[in-house]
Amino acid sequence: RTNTRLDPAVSHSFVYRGTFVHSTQQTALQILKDALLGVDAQGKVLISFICHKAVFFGLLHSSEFFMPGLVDTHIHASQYSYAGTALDMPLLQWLNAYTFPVESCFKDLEFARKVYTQIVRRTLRNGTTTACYFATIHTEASLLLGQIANDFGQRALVGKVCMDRNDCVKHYKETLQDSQDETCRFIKELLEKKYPLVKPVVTPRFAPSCTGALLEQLGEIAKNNNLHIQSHISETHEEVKLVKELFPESESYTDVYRKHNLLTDKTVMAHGCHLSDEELALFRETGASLSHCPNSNFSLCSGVLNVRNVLKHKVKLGLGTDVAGGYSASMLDAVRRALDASKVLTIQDPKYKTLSFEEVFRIATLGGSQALSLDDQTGNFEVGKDFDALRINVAAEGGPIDLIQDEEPKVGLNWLK
Ligand SMILES: O=c1[nH]c(=O)c2nc[nH]c2[nH]1
Ligand SMILES: [Zn+2]
Repeated sequence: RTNTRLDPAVSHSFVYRGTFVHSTQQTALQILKDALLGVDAQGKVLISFICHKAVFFGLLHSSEFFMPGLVDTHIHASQYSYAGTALDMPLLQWLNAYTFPVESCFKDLEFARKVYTQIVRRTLRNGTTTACYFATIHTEASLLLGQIANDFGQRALVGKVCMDRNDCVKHYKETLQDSQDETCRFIKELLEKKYPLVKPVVTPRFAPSCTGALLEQLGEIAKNNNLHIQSHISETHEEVKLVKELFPESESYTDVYRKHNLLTDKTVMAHGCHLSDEELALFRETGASLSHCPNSNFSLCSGVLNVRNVLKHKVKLGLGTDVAGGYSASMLDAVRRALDASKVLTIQDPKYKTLSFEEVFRIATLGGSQALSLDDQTGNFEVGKDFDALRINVAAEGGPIDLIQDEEPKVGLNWLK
């Protein structure tokens, strides 16, 4: 940035010069060196920059680059208080022992304020400029999460959790009527706030927590209001078996959601570790997407998603931290775990083509924006999108990287040039 004093009453345009790193549909990782990028007064990217008012130049240092903000396509804001603990059980037991008791505490708005402020602040510090959040069943606390994300300037989809089935923690569930009424109230009140970056998402927790009647109502609500939908699918074998028992008339787990109009091109489903090829084809047909949450999948010993197979089926795919099944609220961690998960598959079958870090970078940015159907606004630096960017300084004082830059790159490291 220049030191020029800007008149806060006037909207300004900017031109940045330096290195830009992003993904496109054609190229997993594109590095644009010594490039110019224009941003108009509304914060939109304008490469072919024409300036009508004053223009201010932002010159990046050679140790700096811009990359798109990270997109966390699946995170439970309400589970942040116990992240990094309580990972000693499989999913269904873990929900009953830890998750439901903690989530029931969000009836207390002051507790909610504390945890939600921390998670929004933390994810932003970790570079997550877009997050798709699960809150809890409590409408007021869920609205508060939306307000906090708005106040901090984070792009967010916020979901009031819906569940009218819970045999183990009986005080943490809603009646069918309440779930429906409170979902409508949540949507109405959040939309009325007119937050520019925060929108509601219809959130059935997952099929085992919902009756068919509730799933049907939620499908209707999403359709009538053209809203996003999020849930979980096929995370563990035990869960898949339970869904078969609870919904015997459905052909598959995916079919349960499809039957209730919950698979649309604005749907994102977490996990999908154990989906069949037929189910992936249903995702592709409906335009629904998956959120790959490798930290959670390892931490709860749930399964390993075959990302190559998902991509082969042309299903939209993003990355998620899935706090607190995942112990880290960092998308950089999710990137590393996604690479580990891919390597596990290669260890099991040496013919399996391991994902490259470039491919995972794309899934964490552009892929996430596509999975959330927000790729008209964010995900990369294409003209017309918001300039939603992270300014990375690899030589930052006290940072985690030691630069060794006094000699030419060694043989085999030509990509460093
Ligand atoms: O990882 C998960 N976290 C949850 O909170 C949850 N609820 C249903 N299924 C779930 N999976
Ligand atoms: Zn989850």
